[in-house]
Amino acid sequence: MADIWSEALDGLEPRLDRQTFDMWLRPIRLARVEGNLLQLRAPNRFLKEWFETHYLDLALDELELRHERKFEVAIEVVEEAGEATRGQLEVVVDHPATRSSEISHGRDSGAAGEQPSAYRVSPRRGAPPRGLHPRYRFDSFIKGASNELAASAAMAAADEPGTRFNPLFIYGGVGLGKTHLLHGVGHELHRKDPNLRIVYLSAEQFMNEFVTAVRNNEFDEFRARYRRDCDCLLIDDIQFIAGRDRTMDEFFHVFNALYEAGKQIVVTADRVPADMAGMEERLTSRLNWGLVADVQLPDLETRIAIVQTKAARDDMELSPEVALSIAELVRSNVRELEGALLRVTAFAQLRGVEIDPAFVRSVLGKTTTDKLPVTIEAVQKAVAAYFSVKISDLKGKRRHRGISRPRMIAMYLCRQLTGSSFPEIGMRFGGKDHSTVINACKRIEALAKEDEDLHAAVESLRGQLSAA
Ligand SMILES: Nc1ncnc2c1ncn2[C@@H]1O[C@H](COP(=O)(O)OP(=O)(O)OP(=O)(O)O)[C@@H](O)[C@H]1O
Repeated sequence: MADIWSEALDGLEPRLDRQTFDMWLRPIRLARVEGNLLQLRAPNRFLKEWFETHYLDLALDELELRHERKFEVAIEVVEEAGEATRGQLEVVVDHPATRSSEISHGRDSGAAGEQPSAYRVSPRRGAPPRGLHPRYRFDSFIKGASNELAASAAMAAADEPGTRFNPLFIYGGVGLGKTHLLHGVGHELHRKDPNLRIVYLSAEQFMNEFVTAVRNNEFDEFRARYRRDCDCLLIDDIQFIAGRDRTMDEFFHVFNALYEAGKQIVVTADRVPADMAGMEERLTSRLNWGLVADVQLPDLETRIAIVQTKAARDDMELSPEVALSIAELVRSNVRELEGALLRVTAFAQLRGVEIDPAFVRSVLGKTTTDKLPVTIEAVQKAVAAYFSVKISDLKGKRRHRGISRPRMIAMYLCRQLTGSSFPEIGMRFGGKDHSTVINACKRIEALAKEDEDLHAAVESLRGQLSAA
């Protein structure tokens, strides 16, 4: 039987403009047919969602027209590299209600067929910046050792935009305050100069807008919005565009235009530029031009201060012992900490009881999944013992292989197990540069594929440290 999907595509091709067809329909492939169910493959999640939102109806009509029966379609995401990412198939049935609910839950929160419209006009002078969370301001951000550099740099960038820290690149794990700081920059800039045109959006929204501009021939408007009518660009989760060539290319030009005009750029990500697989080198190098600052897991003191501040904001009274017990139990990130505080206070209200440390433990004890994190010291100790070298050698500069290998392994395991950043690891290994740590990690990853002994040593150490 001829490929039922290719036939449908042939029918659709003349009905759409070439660019649209090539971009959104051609990459969708048939995996198999089971009765009335077509199992299709999309090369990435975005394309899948875009296709479902904008062209699935058309495709189903075409299929029905050709075969005089209704079809259902299931689309799985198979990344370009060829590996299935999301595991399970997500079935989309031919039912308008199902599709419209998918639209509203998807990235595209605007009307069907449209992109989020809030951003699709250039910012106006004097108008408050769009999309900023009213609470994410500098004065509600608690500084501590874990975020000091990032917070200070964000404040400095808001103080003297486009000068010292441009671009400012803030990175770190989930729920550690990157977005909060990013919005803080926007609020502060607007407070100081309401005429500044501040654009905040996620990298995902940037891509969505860009593809809409491509699709609707609205390049001029798009370019004006980001290159001409923007005094400060705040972009969240830049790692999202890695591997998306055309969006990266467009972002590159936006970056250059703003940078050359001395406009402030602040970017957040979940990792350092060098770690973003698929990110173009010319972009990673530019993202490194200004300051790269990390946010880390907050220490106990900072967590206590965060709990107390959030409680005070919501007019709740918490004794220091209660704040301490919440902060001790929740170590993973600030979002969890906020959730824990909410849970404790909600339970207390429901039961009509006073909150004390025992109550906190009874509420959070069962729900918290935190394990004690592995520390850099623990990794260094374990690696030194395993290879019979001194910890001072791991931190030193000797290049003898009997020492440099264990050192690289230790750095690699620190990165894998402690959640520490490259600069932090470098610092704790005798003040080495973060690029040394990155190279060590890459080297160990590569060596572990070829060298069985090394692989076994790494895994044994990993097991030992994770079980501790
Ligand atoms: N130092 C801090 N002081 C006060 N609140 C904080 C701090 N760090 C994080 N938060 C709060 O924790 C929550 C999560 O922070 P945010 O959304 O900025 O995290 P993120 O690092 O951007 O995470 P993700 O990568 O998951 O988006 C927010 O409510 C934020 O206000």
